[in-house]
Amino acid sequence: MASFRVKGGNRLKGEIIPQGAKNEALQILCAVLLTPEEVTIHKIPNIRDVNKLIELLSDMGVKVTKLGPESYSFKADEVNLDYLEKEDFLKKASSLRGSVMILGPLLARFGTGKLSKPGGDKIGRRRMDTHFFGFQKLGAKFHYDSKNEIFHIDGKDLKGCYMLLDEASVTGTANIVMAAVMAEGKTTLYNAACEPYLQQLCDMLNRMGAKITGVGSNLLHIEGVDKLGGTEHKMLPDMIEIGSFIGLAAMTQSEITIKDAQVDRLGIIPDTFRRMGIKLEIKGDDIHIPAQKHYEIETFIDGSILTVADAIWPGFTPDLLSIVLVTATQAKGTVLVHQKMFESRLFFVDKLIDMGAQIILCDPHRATVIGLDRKYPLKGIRMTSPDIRAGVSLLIAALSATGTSVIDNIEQIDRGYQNIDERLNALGAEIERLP
Ligand SMILES: CC(=O)N[C@H]1[C@@H](OP(=O)(O)OP(=O)(O)OC[C@H]2O[C@@H](n3ccc(=O)[nH]c3=O)[C@H](O)[C@@H]2O)O[C@H](CO)[C@@H](O)[C@@H]1O
Ligand SMILES: C=C(OP(=O)(O)O)C(=O)O
Repeated sequence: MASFRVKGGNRLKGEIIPQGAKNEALQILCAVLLTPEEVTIHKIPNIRDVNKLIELLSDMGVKVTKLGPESYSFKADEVNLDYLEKEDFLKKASSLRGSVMILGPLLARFGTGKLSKPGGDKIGRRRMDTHFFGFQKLGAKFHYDSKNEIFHIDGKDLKGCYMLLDEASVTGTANIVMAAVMAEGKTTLYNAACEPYLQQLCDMLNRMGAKITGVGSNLLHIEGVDKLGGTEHKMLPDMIEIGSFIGLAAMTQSEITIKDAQVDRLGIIPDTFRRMGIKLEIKGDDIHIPAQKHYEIETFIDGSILTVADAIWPGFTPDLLSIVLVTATQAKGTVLVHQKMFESRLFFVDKLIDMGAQIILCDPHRATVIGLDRKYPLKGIRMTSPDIRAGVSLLIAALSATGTSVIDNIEQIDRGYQNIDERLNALGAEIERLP
């Protein structure tokens, strides 16, 4: 278990380029299984989860060629389905959440798929019913071996149909879309998730020959085609990393410019941070955050306490609520952070409370943060990172604190943030990686 030793109190200054989006990369990489032709992908982030998925694809027989630091080509012309029976496959697949999205492509192209319970953050129940109900509606048979926690899915002749998803699951929608693109006839998917990452996936599938309309809405129409071909694709910048940098700049009174942020794809994220009192200047496609000694959380128009809650896209992503929460600790004012989707994602506030933050954990889903307006800085402590976004929030807290902090279990952070220590040190942070 590696750790970060963080000296707090430095102000950072400079430009930072966001990495390619983790959660887009996981969808896009799985889609290479849909065609025997070559797919070239750019701006692939060099992070643990993505590297694990690339390794898994390679173990399945996909030919992987590294073309540059962030570019790879993939050719799935000889997929080894026998590998799915191996213990090694099940172990590797279960080490990350994104692996679940190999099922849709495997089903579409080979009529069969198998997977052990996928990993990812332990942030509450993470059911996958939506994925399997969707596959079943297309005509596949589903079997769950509860003793070994293995999902089997089989169905050679998928048929398009109408389906209303029981929830707008992100990975569920990606999986069902990828299963349906080569099903016979028309599929209509209502209550589909519609994040920019899903839009990117659908656009890529259309370039490969799929016929998907309604992209960007929660009503997708898919006309099945016989086969898909190769294409080239570039990932969006990671919006969760962008939001993390905004929070980091505010907390540490730093002046940071986030380059090439594709601001038009960030939805409600910039405005949500503005409501926290943080100044953001959009310059072309860059976001400039000036150094701010004070930032004041808005109230609602009637004067009542602001609530920041997650919601399915185009609502505010749950993955940035931990960042909003930590950012509020040094703001002026009060905010209620309401994490509706996940039930164990706010427990990390006990570490912030140990550092001196004023937070009331109302219940597993809601925390009230009373901003200290920098009257009392947080103080450095030793803590453990419970999940990826809490981990980065603790890193932000440690960078703003007086004294030195140690954050253990930084593998969680490495799952989704590329060389975060080196990139922030280049801006003036002092983060040391301890083995
Ligand atoms: C690899 C990947 O892409 N992971 C992301 C993906 O996970 P993932 O696709 O696993 O998350 P889902 O969209 O399936 O659902 C997230 C949680 O929200 C609940 N839910 C979902 C939809 C809904 O309408 N109502 C509802 O309550 C689900 O029951 C679940 O507990 O999307 C999540 C929600 O943006 C993000 O936090 C994850 O970072
Ligand atoms: C929850 C997240 O990731 P995963 O779904 O991979 O656990 C996240 O990216 O914030």
